[in-house]
Amino acid sequence: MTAVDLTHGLDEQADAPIFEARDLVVDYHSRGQVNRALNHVSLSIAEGEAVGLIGESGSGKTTLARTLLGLIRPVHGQVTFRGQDLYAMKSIPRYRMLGRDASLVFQDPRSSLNPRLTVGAVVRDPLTVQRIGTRAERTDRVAALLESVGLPAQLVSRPVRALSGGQLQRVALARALAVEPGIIVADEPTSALDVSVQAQILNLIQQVRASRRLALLVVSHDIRVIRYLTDRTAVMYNGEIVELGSTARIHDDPQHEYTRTLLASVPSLKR
Ligand SMILES: Nc1ncnc2c1ncn2[C@@H]1O[C@H](COP(=O)(O)OP(=O)(O)OP(=O)(O)O)[C@@H](O)[C@H]1O
Repeated sequence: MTAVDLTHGLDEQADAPIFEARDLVVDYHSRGQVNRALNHVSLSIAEGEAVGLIGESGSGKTTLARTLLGLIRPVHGQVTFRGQDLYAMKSIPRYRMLGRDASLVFQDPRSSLNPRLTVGAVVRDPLTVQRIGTRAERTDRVAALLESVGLPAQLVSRPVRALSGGQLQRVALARALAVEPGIIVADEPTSALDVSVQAQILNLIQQVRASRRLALLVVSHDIRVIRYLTDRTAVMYNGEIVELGSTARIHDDPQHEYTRTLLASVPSLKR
C-alpha cells in the first residue's frame, strides 16, 4: 500500500485541541492471545471541530473512541483532554471530568437507554449525577432540551419503550447535550435507524453542533455519514490511521489505496 503523509491532516487543524491522543497502543487479551487493536495511533480534535473515524469492522474505530473517553487504558501513549493527561488521573476524577465535558451517543438507543424509564428521567439523569442545578432548574432544562431536539413537551412522561427509533435517538441526543459538553462522541449514530429517519437525525446533529461550539467525533463505516457531519476524517485500517485530512479532500482525492477501496465500495459514490 502507498505511504501517506499523516502530518498533512494536522496542518488543516487550527484551534486548540480538546482531545489529543499521542502514539496510542491498545491490546486486548483473550484466551491467552494478544490482539493489538490500536497500533501507534495519534489524533487530535480541536475545540468545535467535527472529526470522523471511518474504516471497516474491526479496524479499531470504537477502541480509539473509547480510549479517548478514558474507558480503555492504553499500554503505551497518552491522551490529554483540554491539556490534562487522562490516564495520569485516577478513574473516578477522570470519569467525573469527562462526564461533565464529553457525552456519548450510541448506535442503538433501544439498547443503550433503559426502556422502563420515562423520557424525562433519561434526559435528567446526567444532570442529577453531575449535581447540576436545583430540581426546578433541571425540570426546565429537560423541557428546553426536548424542544431543542424537536420533541414535543408531552413526551416527557412517556416511557422510553413507547418511542420510535428516530424519537429515541433524539432523546439520546438531548441526554448527551444535558451537561453542555464540549464534545459529543457518536458511534454509528444512524445505523440502527430506518433510512427515512437517518437524514433527519444527521440534520439534527449538524444543527445542534452549529448552534453550540461543540466538537464532534463520529465513528462510522459509512462515508456518507462522515461526509455530511465532519470537517476532518481519519481512515482506520487494521489498528492504524492510514490517512488523515479534510473530509472533502479524502472524499474527492483519496491518497491511500485502502481509502479508495472503501469509497469504491459505496455504490452511490462510485467514481
Ligand atoms: N472487548 C474486546 N476483547 C477482545 N478483542 C476486542 C474487544 N473489543 C474489540 N476487540 C478487537 O479489537 C479490534 C478492533 O475492534 P473495534 O471494535 O475497535 O473495531 P471497529 O472498527 O470499531 O469495528 P466495528 O465497526 O465492528 O465496531 C478487533 O479485532 C476486535 O475484534
